[in-house]
Amino acid sequence: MTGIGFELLKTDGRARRGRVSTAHGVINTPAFMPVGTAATVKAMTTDAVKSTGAEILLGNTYHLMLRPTAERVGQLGGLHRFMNWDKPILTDSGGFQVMSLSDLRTMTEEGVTFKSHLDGSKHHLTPERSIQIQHLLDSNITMCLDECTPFPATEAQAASSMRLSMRWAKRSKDAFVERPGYGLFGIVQGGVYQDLRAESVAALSDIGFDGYAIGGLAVGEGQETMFTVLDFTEPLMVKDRPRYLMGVGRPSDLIGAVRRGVDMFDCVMPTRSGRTGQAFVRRGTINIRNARHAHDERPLDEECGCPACRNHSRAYLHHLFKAGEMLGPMLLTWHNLHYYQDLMAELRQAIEDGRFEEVASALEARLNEGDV
Ligand SMILES: Cc1ccc(CCc2c3nc[nH]c3cc3c(=O)[nH]c(N)nc23)cc1
Ligand SMILES: [Zn+2]
Repeated sequence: MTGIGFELLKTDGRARRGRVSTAHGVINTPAFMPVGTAATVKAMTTDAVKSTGAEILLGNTYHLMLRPTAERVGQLGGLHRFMNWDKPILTDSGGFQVMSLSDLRTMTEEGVTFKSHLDGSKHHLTPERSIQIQHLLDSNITMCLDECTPFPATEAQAASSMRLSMRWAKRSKDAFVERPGYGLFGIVQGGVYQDLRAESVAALSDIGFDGYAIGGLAVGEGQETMFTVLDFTEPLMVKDRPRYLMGVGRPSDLIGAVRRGVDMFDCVMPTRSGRTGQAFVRRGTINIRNARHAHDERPLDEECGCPACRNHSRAYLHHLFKAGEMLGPMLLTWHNLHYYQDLMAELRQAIEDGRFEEVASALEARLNEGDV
C-alpha cells in the first residue's frame, strides 16, 4: 500500500461509510478525531482516549515546533512513542495556528514568519519546513501548509489567498517523503465562492493527494453558510479518497456534514468546552455549573456508558466544578469525547443499514428537545 488506503464500503444518499488504512492502523469513517495539539488530549490519558473509541488523534506542527521542537520529538522516536499512542496520528501544518495564536507574523510567497506566543522567538514556517516537521513527528496523515482564508473575505481576497495555498500545496507535495501507510492531504480553500472552491478542488486533484480536506470553514461563517459551501464543493471531489472537514464541529454540524459526504472531522469543542463545564448530551447541552444541577442525582446522559455517567450524578459533577477540583474537567472531557464517538458509531451503523436519513433526523430532533 503506497500512501494510505481508502475503501468506500457503503453509501446512503451522499453519506459515506468508509475505512482509511495507515501504518498504525485503520480508521472507520465517518470518524471524529480528538484534538491533541501539544502531544496530549488535554485532561485525558491515551488509555482514556482509546476507551472512548477514538481511532486517530490530532497533533500540531505549530505547537510542537516551538516546544519541545520537532527535532527533539524525532530524536525520541516520533509522536507515537513520545505520547504513547500507537494508533494513527494526523497533524495540522501549522499555518492556521500561526494566524490565530502568534503575533507579529508576516506572510510572503516563501512562507510565514512569526514570533512564538511562548517566548517571542522568531520562526519561519514554509511548506518545506512544515512537511519536514510532520515527518519528524512521524505523522501518518500530513497536511499541506495553507492559508486559512479569513471570514469574511471579498472574492478577490479569497482568490489570491486560495491561489497562494495551491502553490504551497504543490511545494508541500514535492517535499513530502512517500512511505507506505503514510499520506499527504491537500486542503481546499476558496472562501464562500463557488467558482473559487471549484478552482481549488481542480488544482488539488491535478497535483494528486491521498485525501482532501475542506479548509476555510468553521471560521465564524455559521452552519447554514458552511452547509451551502459543502453543497457545491463536495460533489466536485473525487469519491475514492477521504474528505476531512477541518474544525467541525458541534453534534448538529457533524450530522449535517456526514449527510453531505464528509468522512473525517476534528473540533476542539468537546475537549475545550468540557473543561469549562459544558457537556454535550443526546438532548442538547448541559452547563454543569448551573445551580439547577446542584441536587440532581441523574447522570449527565442516561444512555451514555462513560465513567462520568456510569459512576456519578450531575450533583457530584456540579460540586467538582464549584470546588475547582481537577476531576471535574477530566470527567466532562471524557464524557464529551465518549459521546462524540458514540454519535459517529451510530451514524456509521445507520449508513451500513441504509437508514441514514431516518436515524440522522431522529438524532437532530432530539438535540433540539431542550430542558436537558
Ligand atoms: C491539532 C489540530 C487543531 C486544529 C486543526 C484544524 C485547524 C483548522 C481549522 N479549524 C477550524 N477551521 C479551520 C480551518 C483550517 C484550514 O483552513 N486549514 C488548516 N490547516 N487548519 C484549519 C487541526 C489539528
Ligand atoms: Zn457520559
